Amino acid sequence: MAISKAQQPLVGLVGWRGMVGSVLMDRMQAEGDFGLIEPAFFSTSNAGGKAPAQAKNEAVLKDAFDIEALRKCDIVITCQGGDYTTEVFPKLRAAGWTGHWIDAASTLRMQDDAVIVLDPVNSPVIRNALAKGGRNWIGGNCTVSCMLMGVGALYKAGLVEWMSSMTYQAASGGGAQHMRELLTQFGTLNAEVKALLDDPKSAILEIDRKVLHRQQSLGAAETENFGVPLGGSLIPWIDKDLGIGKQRGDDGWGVSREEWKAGAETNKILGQGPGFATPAVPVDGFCVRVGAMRCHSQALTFKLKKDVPLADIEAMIAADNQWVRVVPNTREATLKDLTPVAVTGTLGIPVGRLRKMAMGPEYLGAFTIGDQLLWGAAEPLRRMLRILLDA
Ligand SMILES: NC(=O)C1=CN([C@@H]2O[C@H](COP(=O)(O)OP(=O)(O)OC[C@H]3O[C@@H](n4cnc5c(N)ncnc54)[C@H](OP(=O)(O)O)[C@@H]3O)[C@@H](O)[C@H]2O)C=CC1
Ligand SMILES: N[C@@H](CC(=O)OP(=O)(O)O)C(=O)O
Repeated sequence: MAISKAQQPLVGLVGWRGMVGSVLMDRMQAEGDFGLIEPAFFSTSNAGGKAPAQAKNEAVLKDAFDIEALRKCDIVITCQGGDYTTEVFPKLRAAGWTGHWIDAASTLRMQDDAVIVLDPVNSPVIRNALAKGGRNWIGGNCTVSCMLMGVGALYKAGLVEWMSSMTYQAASGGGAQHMRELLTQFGTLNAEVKALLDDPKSAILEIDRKVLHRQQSLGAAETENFGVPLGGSLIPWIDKDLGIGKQRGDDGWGVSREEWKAGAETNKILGQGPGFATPAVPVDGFCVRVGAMRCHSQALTFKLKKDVPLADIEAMIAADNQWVRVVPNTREATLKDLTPVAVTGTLGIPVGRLRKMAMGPEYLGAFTIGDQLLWGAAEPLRRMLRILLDA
C-alpha cells in the first residue's frame, strides 16, 4: 500500500494507553507527529469509548479486533503485546491488508519478512527492505536496542570478533505490575525494620536478620509477578526457559530466551547472520533482573579483531549518533552520569567504564545504560513511523 501524499495517512494506534504506548504517545506529541497523521485509536477493552485528546476526526475508540476497521489504516502501530499480535496480525494480512505494521512485541521479530527497526544503527537495512516492499517493522528487544545505540559503532566498523553482555535489567521490562510489586516489596521491608533504622544504636545484623526473614516470608500476593522477592535481591533469569538441548553439555543448553535474543536480534538488526551475506558475530551472556525501575544497564566484554587505541574507540563511539555519550572512566564521572537514576526519562545513552582488560589489548570492557521504555521500546517505533511518512 503506497502512503497517500494527498491526505494525511490514517494511522491506527493500538496499546496507546499501556506503559510503552503512553511513552510513545508522549514522544509523538513532543515531536509533532500527530500533526502529520490522521490517528485512529483502538482499544481491546473499551470500543466506543472516548478517544484521547490527540484524536482528530476519529474521536471514538475503535475495536482493536475489528479487522475491517484495521484494514482502513495505512499504518498500524501496536504496543498491545504479543498475544494481540498473534491473534490479529495473521487475520489482517489474510484479509488482504497491505499496510505497514509497526509493533513493539517480539512475536514477529525473527520472521524473514520482518525488519527489527533501530534506524540510527540499521538505517540501510530498513531502507533496503522498504525499497523491496517490506511492510512489517518490529521494535527490538529493549536490552539489545539500548546496547546497540551505545556501542553500535564498533559493530559498524567491523571490529567485533565476539561480545559478552551481563545485564542488569529493570523491573519495567516485565510491565507496570512488576514495577508496582518491586516498590511494594521495598516498602514492606522498610516497614519491617523502621523502628530499628530510626535508632542509630540498633545492630545492623539484627536489621539484616529481620529483612531476610521478611523477604523469605513474603506472601504470594507480594511476589505474584516476579515469583520471588526482587527488593533487596536479584533474579538471574529473564523470560522463558528455551529448553534448547536436552542435557547438560548440549549446544545452547540452559539459555534463557532473553539471552538468546541478545545474539539473534543483534545480528538481525545489523543485517548479518542467517539470511544475510555476512556471518553472525557471537553474542552471549547472562540476563539478570535487578531492583532498578526502568533503565536497563549492561556490562560488556568485547574481543576485538585487532588492538585499537582506547582513544580511537572512545572517539568512534562518541561520533556514532547524537544520543550516545562517552562517560570518562573515572569514579566521579561514573557516579554522576552512569547510573539508571541519571538516565531515566532521557534519550541519552551513556557508555562508560571503557578500558582495555587484563586478558590482552584486544579485550575491551564497557558499561552502558538506556531507558528501556524510550530507546528500548517506544522511540524506534516512532522513528519508523517518521521514515514511512517521509518515504
Ligand atoms: N514493558 C516493556 O518493557 C516492553 C514491552 N514491550 C511490548 O509492549 C507490550 C506492552 O507492554 P506494556 O506497555 O508494558 O503493557 P501494559 O500492560 O502497560 O499495556 C498493555 C495494554 O493493557 C491494557 N490495560 C489494561 N489495564 C490497563 C491500565 N490500568 N492502564 C493501562 N493499560 C491497561 C491496555 O489495552 P486497552 O486499552 O486495549 O485496554 C494496554 O494497551 C508488551 O507485551 C511487549 O510486547 C516491548 C518492549 C519493552
Ligand atoms: N524482556 C524484556 C522486556 C521485553 O518486553 O522484551 P521483548 O520486547 O524482547 O519481549 C525485559 O524483561 O526486560
